[in-house]
Amino acid sequence: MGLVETRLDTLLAHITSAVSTIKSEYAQKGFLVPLLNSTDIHPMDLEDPSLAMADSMKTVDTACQELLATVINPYRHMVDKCLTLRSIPMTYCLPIFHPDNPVVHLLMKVIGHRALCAAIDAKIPSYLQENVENGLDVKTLSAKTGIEHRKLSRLMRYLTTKHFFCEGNDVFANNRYSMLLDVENLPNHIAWGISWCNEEGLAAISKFSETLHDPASSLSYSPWTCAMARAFDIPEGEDLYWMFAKSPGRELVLKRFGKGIMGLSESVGGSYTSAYPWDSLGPDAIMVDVGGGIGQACIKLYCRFPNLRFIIQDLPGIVDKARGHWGSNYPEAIDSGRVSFKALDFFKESPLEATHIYYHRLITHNWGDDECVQIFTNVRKAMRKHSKLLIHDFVLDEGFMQTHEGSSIINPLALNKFGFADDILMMVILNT
Ligand SMILES: C[S@@+](CC[C@H](N)C(=O)[O-])C[C@H]1O[C@@H](n2cnc3c(N)ncnc32)[C@H](O)[C@@H]1O
Repeated sequence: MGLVETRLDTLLAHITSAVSTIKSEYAQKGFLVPLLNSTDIHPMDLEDPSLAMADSMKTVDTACQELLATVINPYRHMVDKCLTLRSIPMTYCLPIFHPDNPVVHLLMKVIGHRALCAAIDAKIPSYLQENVENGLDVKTLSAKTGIEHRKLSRLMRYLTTKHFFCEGNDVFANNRYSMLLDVENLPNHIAWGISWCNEEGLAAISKFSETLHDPASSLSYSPWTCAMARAFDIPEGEDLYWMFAKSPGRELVLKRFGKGIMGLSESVGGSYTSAYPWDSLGPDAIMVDVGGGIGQACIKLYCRFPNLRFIIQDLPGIVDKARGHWGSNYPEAIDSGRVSFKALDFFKESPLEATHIYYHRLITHNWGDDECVQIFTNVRKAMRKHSKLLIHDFVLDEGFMQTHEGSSIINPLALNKFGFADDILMMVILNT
């Protein structure tokens, strides 16, 4: 048997084994794997996956991608990759609910991405939720959205072929994926993340090639020479937030970015509730969520581990938002003292001293090495012997393994493809 044949067998074995793990994880909890056209949020969608489940989802994704790339006619595959929205879920370590499964990997799939955004902008998933059982005929949907019905029908059919929405005779209904894009009613913000990627993200990446070649930017790691700065004429000395804060007519961008980042951050959260022995920390263990945003990462830990207390530290305005968010959704956490908030500029000062855990989720991925050293130097000053530093971020090295012949191949059991996409995204929007 040739090398490729052996590799195909290996990939198939990985897929078979991973799917079997996924089926048994559902079965153990008394469930079947949900149907695509289901519009119920499955109880397991809301949970952090177990490590086995997370690894298996990632394996199916990565191994399927390699399988497709190997067996499909390369011309067809390239067209598909470049022009269409792929329906293969991106499952690195995520609950299926975090709807980046079919979504985050769409960044470069221009037609599909734009088509999906057109549907989100028109609030189609929200309208379809109004008649979740039977869906809506295209003329009714047209009246609600203001999109001409034949164009709308073509848009919806296309998205149906990509497994967003279901269709029968020009009647469209939500499915397991599209219902998660209901921006009107769902707290999850992934739809905003998609829109941000589609609008600002896509505009920025369209300048990527230019920045790599233009002598004014090719050797530079300054944020003001990145593709995002070029696309939006961000003046030197200003940062990404300039686009939101000072540029006229950018309120929508601010909303998209703010909510979108939350949706994307949450989606990479993965199985962190089981990846660390949180309950072994003992009673009243204190965790500082450094750069914790609104404290999203703490929410699941708060609900699951009564032994933990949390201090959310971030820039002053963000910490105020965090306090407001917890005050509205988990007031008892504040009243009982299990959650508190304190402003911090992690470049200029240390987080609170002597706590048990210093947790950093998605804090390092958008800074260069020097800035990361500065952040952790400040954390180190606060740490005591019993303190632990936890970094929850993308690790790229594990995605490859050495063959016996000494070459490097993708390890479908460990590749975090979103990490590699994020690496490029950071270069495009920040030049880090
Ligand atoms: C990608 S977000 C991650 C948020 C959160 N850890 C999560 O996973 O949901 C990065 C966070 O770093 C915070 N941040 C940026 N610069 C900071 C600084 N100088 N001091 C403290 N926090 C900062 C941002 O406000 C933002 O909340």
